[in-house]
Amino acid sequence: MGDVLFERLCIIGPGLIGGSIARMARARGDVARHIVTTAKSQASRDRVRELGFADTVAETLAEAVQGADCVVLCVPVGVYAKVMEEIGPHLAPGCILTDAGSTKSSVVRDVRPHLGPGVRFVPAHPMAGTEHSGPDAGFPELFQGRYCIITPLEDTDPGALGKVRAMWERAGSMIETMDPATHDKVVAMVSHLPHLIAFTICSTADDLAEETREAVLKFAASGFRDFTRIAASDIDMWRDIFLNNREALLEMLARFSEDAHALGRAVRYGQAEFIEDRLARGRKIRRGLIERKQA
Ligand SMILES: NC(=O)C1=CN([C@@H]2O[C@H](COP(=O)(O)OP(=O)(O)OC[C@H]3O[C@@H](n4cnc5c(N)ncnc54)[C@H](O)[C@@H]3O)[C@@H](O)[C@H]2O)C=CC1
Ligand SMILES: O=C(O)C(=O)Cc1ccc(O)cc1
Repeated sequence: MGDVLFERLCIIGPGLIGGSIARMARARGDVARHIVTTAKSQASRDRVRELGFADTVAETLAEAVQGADCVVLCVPVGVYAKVMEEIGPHLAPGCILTDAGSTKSSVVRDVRPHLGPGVRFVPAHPMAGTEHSGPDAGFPELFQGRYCIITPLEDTDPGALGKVRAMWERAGSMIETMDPATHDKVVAMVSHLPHLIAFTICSTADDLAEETREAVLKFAASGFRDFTRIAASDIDMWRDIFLNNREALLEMLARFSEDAHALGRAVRYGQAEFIEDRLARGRKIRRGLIERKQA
């Protein structure tokens, strides 16, 4: 076992991601000596106490971050500014502040103004998750074999970056670094647009007349079902992601809409070759994911 990375690791928001980090740290023993957390609702705090994946469940944000040498924000990206306003004054100089948020430009925008002297900020995003949320949803292996994207800033402290990197490596992740704007474009394509499409296809099906809707549910195994898994994801989290990655998401949506119309046009005019080319590209991408063990 390597050196223990943190004396007191504070996880703000012990849901799917925060709860998985805590469980992973617990299971390994070399990430933190003490794990402290806090959640917004009394019910969640009580549930975390029952589940027992943290050493301390604090009643308030200020109390949770007190004396922590690493704080990980695992809350919806829409509440970062509010949470930072509350914890900012209580972060100790030297403390590492990192996060798991799905957008990065908005996170930098909302966190930076609240950083006190000596607080070392390292924005990060584990590219791993499920459609489930809350304290019961997490598990220690969630990040194994998955990428974690870190988006260091010009002034990010190399020592802090190294520790955050080590935490994700111990969680079993592969690390990539990029700037926040590039991150936001990449995830708009691979994560945010697919979720937007999944939510939309479910609404479209739901808008159908009563009789047809019944048939959709009955015969869902024909393709629709795979969309419903991601469409079951948390509403607060995805509303916040869409609103906080607006430009990149709208750009990818525009490109997608154009391409979808082009395929529709090929269907209308019987352009078999165009259709075959699109289908072949889909198969190629799927094979690539399987080869990279990301399928
Ligand atoms: N769910 C997923 O698959 C992934 C989520 N993320 C990101 O990780 C973060 C957490 O997501 P999940 O763990 O899935 O969510 P979750 O819903 O399972 O947990 C969210 C946690 O945030 C707390 N919270 C919510 N509003 C709060 C507020 N106003 N003040 C204080 N605490 C508050 C809740 O008590 C809960 O513990 C989000 O930023 C999300 O975008 C990143 C990668 C994957
Ligand atoms: O469940 C799925 O398929 C996901 O896409 C999980 C996910 C959700 C949000 C992220 O920022 C990263 C990963």
